[in-house]
Amino acid sequence: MWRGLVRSAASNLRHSRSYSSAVPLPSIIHKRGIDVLHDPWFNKDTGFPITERDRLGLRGLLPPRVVSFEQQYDRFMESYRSLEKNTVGQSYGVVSLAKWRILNRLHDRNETLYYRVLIDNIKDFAPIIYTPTVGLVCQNYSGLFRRPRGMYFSAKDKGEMMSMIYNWPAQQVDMIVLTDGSRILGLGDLGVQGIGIPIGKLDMYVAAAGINPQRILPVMLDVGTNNQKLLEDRLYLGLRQPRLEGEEYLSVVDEFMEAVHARWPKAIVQFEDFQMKWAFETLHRYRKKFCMFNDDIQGTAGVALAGLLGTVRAQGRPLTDFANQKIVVVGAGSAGLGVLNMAIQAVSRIAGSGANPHFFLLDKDGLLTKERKGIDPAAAPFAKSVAETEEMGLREGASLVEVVKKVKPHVLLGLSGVGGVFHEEVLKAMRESDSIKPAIFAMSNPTTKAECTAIDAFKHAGENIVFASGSPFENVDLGNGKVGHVNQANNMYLFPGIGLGSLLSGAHYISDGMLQAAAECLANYMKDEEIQMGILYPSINSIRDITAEVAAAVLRAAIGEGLAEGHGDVGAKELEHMSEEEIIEHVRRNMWYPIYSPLVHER
Ligand SMILES: NC(=O)C1=CN([C@@H]2O[C@H](COP(=O)(O)OP(=O)(O)OC[C@H]3O[C@@H](n4cnc5c(N)ncnc54)[C@H](O)[C@@H]3O)[C@@H](O)[C@H]2O)C=CC1
Ligand SMILES: CC(=O)C(=O)O
Ligand SMILES: [Mg+2]
Repeated sequence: MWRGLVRSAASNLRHSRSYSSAVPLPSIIHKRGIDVLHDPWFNKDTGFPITERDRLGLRGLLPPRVVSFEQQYDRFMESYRSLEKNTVGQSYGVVSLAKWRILNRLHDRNETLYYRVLIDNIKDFAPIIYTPTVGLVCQNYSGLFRRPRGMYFSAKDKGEMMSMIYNWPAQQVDMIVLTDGSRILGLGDLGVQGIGIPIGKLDMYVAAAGINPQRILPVMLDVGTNNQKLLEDRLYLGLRQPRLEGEEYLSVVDEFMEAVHARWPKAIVQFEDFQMKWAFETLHRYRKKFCMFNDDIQGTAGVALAGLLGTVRAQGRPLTDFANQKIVVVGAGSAGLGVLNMAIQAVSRIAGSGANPHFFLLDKDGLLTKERKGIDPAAAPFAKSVAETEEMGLREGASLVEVVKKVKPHVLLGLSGVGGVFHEEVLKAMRESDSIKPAIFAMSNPTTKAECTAIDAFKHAGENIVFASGSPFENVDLGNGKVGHVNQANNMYLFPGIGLGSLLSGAHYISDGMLQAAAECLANYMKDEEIQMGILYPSINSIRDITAEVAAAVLRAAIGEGLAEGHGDVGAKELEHMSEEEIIEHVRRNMWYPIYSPLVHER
């Protein structure tokens, strides 16, 4: 499908100037010849017009016919569709890796065409460049490796990072996604192979938020791995040493953050897929000092909260009823605790600080209570008291089935990283839920780690449920023309807007108010008719639109809190004077869109 958008090519150029014909014309890029063809930021393959071929020294380096962008696009999609046809019947792993390879080859060669096909086919391609396939790519990274992408800072680079950061070729970087590879989706410690996650997240930034791909930077902080299999793998490309711990670890992250801040003080740094202890520690350490956020804690929380508020609406209840919802959260890690923290804040806003939310938290050892030995301080506020558990006929460490049977929750939400933990008995117990539309959120990624499948959820818990999963599942055919709608509850609905809104605000840190505004914007995006049909989140096809709205909400919140300092040519004063419509228009204007820009000045 070709969706041509009429836009001025010049609007994509940052420094276009006009020259009189008497002056020798400089090129817009400084490269020439084969170097242009080998630079995916500028390469147009057979799409270079004759003038550019002449003036960039490309004559003879390409077949003579000039092919239009539309034709190149169609040619790529044809080869993608034939790959689909030719791999019918083969395993999921083989097919999805083959699809990832063909997209990755285009990414390596011609970024403009790559991002255009990604944006136009986001529903088909997000599962390849993002979850679930990105998980498989990380697991097989050392074998799949052909070319590096992004930057790699290792424990061996201590003392060198300030100079290394200048090795990155772009003058300006706006968005950085950083991982240490210690908790890649629900797949555990994948060491340096986790770089696939920042790459996939930043692809979503370009597709959803229109961040210019020349201004993104995926980063791997390789501090070793505790994955024995990888340490013994002869193809493993990371440091062969156990992970740094304690102060040694923090000093590496500190050095990286200082180096980034020195070169690009306004860049936003998104922390992604850090194991829980470092996720919380680094968030606490840096959040007021740098413009950064932790996506797994803060992005996920906003998406989950929007979904939880949606389930209240789906029951036909007013939002104030959120304070009375019984919510069982399975997984007391960075994501689960992030969700509970944000949900508690929402309850106090709705029902006042004295409210007593009905939240139950389980980890690998069952229901968390105050009796738990060695409880993590981050989980402690959510542990149930002895009186509360006894009142429900429960006890410390009670199993998930027991908890669901006794509590009869309105919502069962999984962020455990354990596939199938919502098994048949658990799902059947949800039939006794006190809600007329019980909600089941199987949010763990990738698909193999989802707490249950969509089919099982509708089959065992009943057709009236509302279902969401972290990785995509097909809608479920319930027979008699009825469809069980599958939502994708994934932080992809928020992180691009949080990043873009924060960037345009120029705020020196990301406040709770900015994050809350993002979550509320997502929650309010859906119409009542959709919510009634169990549709809690927008279609991924509208991800650019929802991202623009979220970014505008974040920007408005920053302005409201007096945090906005402006970005580029637009200063704090101009932002303050913008109306709501002007803010959203400002956001949309700043979203990059892939078209071939002229690489030489017109005569
Ligand atoms: N859908 C989304 O947008 C997001 C999904 N996730 C997914 O959430 C999962 C967890 O991520 P994190 O919280 O960062 O991991 P984590 O490792 O910090 O926490 C996992 C938690 O699950 C608990 N757990 C393990 N086995 C369990 C069992 N059998 N029953 C109950 N609890 C069990 C652990 O005790 C721990 O508290 C991952 O699969 C990740 O992909 C994370 C962020 C966003
Ligand atoms: C979606 C995501 O951030 C995760 O699964 O970790
Ligand atoms: Mg993540």
